[in-house]
Amino acid sequence: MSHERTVEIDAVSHDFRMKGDHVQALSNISFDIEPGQFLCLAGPSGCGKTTLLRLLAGFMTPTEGMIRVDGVPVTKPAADRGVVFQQPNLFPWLTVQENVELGPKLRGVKASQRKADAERFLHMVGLADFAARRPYELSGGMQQRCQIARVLTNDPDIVLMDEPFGALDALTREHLQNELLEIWRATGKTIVFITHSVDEAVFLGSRVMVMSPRPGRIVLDRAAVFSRPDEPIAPERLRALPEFLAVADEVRTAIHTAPLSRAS
Ligand SMILES: Nc1ncnc2c1ncn2[C@@H]1O[C@H](COP(=O)(O)OP(=O)(O)OP(=O)(O)O)[C@@H](O)[C@H]1O
Repeated sequence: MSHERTVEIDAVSHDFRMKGDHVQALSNISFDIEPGQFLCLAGPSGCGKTTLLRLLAGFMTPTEGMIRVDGVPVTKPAADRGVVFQQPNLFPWLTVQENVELGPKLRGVKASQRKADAERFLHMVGLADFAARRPYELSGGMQQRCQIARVLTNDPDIVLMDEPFGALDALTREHLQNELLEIWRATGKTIVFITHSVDEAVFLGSRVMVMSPRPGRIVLDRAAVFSRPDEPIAPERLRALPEFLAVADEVRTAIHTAPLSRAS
């Protein structure tokens, strides 16, 4: 079961410095993420979404400001934060089951326990019958499901997802969106999800944020009341609701009218 971890993003700015050049990717971002929130982050290409996710993961530290999880500064990756990348990056020589068990195995979890955990999450993502297959025998959507199972088997409190469905066809993408909502409802994990799709952000998020063009700042931050765990609505119905379309329109407008910074 997840611990209740609050994430604080406190006055975070981030610059990339290269030989004689410098790119300001994020500018003075502050917000908190409550435990169990499904936060979708949208914004134009290059606005710093991935940079923010990498900072949350602890792959790098901000140039200014600080990120804390339950008051503890994030300075490196840790097991309480799992990352799902756009490309599944599974180990091709391992079976699906072995890929999913790898994290717990490296952490010294007992074989019987990690087998049971892997089976539970493979079942949750609909891959129970494919445990003995190798990644190349799976479709792109199945590989992405496997990556999600692998991350969940590590039992992170916070799941960071960088456009995980961006490379998938529309039908597979919708299937996985529905599955991810089910998983979120079943596990109560905190999810931070990057997407270019307004529909996806509003459909999945319990909160939707829009970032401005570089350097990224938050230009919209609103609750999206649709993915409520207590009252699931059929996806087709939800997407046709006038309220859904109005929020999608608000998000789209924020993306298209976000001011360009003079500093960029
Ligand atoms: N390692 C790096 N070195 C130098 N500049 C970088 C690096 N990573 C990102 N940047 C720059 O920082 C800015 C933000 O990049 P980032 O990948 O965070 O944007 P993004 O919003 O995720 O974009 P996209 O939606 O296209 O994936 C961009 O201008 C990018 O060129």
